[in-house]
Amino acid sequence: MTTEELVQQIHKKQSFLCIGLDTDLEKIPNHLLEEEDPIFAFNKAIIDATHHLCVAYKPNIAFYEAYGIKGWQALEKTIKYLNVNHPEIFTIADAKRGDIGNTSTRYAKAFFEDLEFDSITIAPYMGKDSVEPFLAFENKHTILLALTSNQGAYDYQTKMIDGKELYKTVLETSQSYENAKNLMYVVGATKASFLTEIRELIPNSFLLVPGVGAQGGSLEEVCKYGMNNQVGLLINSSRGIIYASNNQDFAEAAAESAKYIQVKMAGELGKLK
Ligand SMILES: O=c1ccn([C@@H]2O[C@H](COP(=O)(O)O)[C@@H](O)[C@H]2O)c(=O)[nH]1
Repeated sequence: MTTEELVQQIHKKQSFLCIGLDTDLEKIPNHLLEEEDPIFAFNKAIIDATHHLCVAYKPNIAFYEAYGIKGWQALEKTIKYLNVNHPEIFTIADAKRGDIGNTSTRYAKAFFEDLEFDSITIAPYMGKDSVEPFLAFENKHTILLALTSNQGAYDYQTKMIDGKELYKTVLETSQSYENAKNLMYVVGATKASFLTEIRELIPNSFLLVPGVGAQGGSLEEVCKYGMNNQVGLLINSSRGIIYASNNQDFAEAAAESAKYIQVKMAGELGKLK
C-alpha cells in the first residue's frame, strides 16, 4: 500500500487508529479456548467488529511466536484474512527486527513476501546496512524505532552523543539511507512533548504512535504536537481495545472502545481543514 492510499483511507474512515492484535490466550474469553484455533477465532471476531473504525492492524509478533508453530499459523491466517477481506487496511508486523544485511533480507522476505505485510518495525541499532535491505521493497514500509514509549527509552535514546540526543541522530541519519521514502518511525504517545522537535527534523514522515490506552499516553497531545498536513500519524491501542471485555460480548466491547477513539480522531481531523 502506498502512503497516499493510506492517507485516503484515513480521510474516508475519519480515523488514524491502528488496533494492536496482541492476542494472549490467558486474556481472551474462555469460551474461545474450545475453538480449533482460539487465537485466529479471537482476531477474526475483533477484525469483523472493528475494521470500519481503524485503518491499520498491528499484530505484535511476540504474541504469536510465544505459541510456537500454532501461533505462527494463527498469524498467517490473520494476515491472509485481512489481505483477502480488507485489502484497504494497512498491516504492520511489530517484529522489531534488524541484523547484518543478508539476514535482514531474509527477515524482509519473510514479512513482506511470504506473509505479505505492508510494513515491519525495525530496531536501528545495527545501522544503515541492517535497515536498507527492508527499504529496498517497493510499496513496503520500514518503521524504525526512534523514541519508544517505555521508561527504558531514557537509557540510550535520549542520551547526548556528539551534542545531540541519540534518537535525533536516528531520525536524521536514516533520512540519508537509500529508499528513505519508505521509512516511517515509532514515537511513543508517552513522549508527546518531544513531538515538536521531532517534527522539525522529519516534517513529512508517518509516525506509528503506540502508548495510548493501557500506557496512559494522550491522543490529544500526540495530535497537537505530531500531526502534519497529511495527518502523518497512526495511533495504536492494543489492550485498551481488544480486552475491553473478556465475556461473550468481547467483540462488541472492542468496537465500542475503538469507536470512542475514532470519534476523537474525527474531531482532530476536522481541525486540519
Ligand atoms: O515504543 C513502543 C513500541 C512498540 N510498542 C508496542 O505497541 C503495543 C502497545 O500495546 P498497548 O496494549 O496499547 O500498550 C505493544 O505491542 C507494544 O509492544 C510499544 O508499546 N511501545
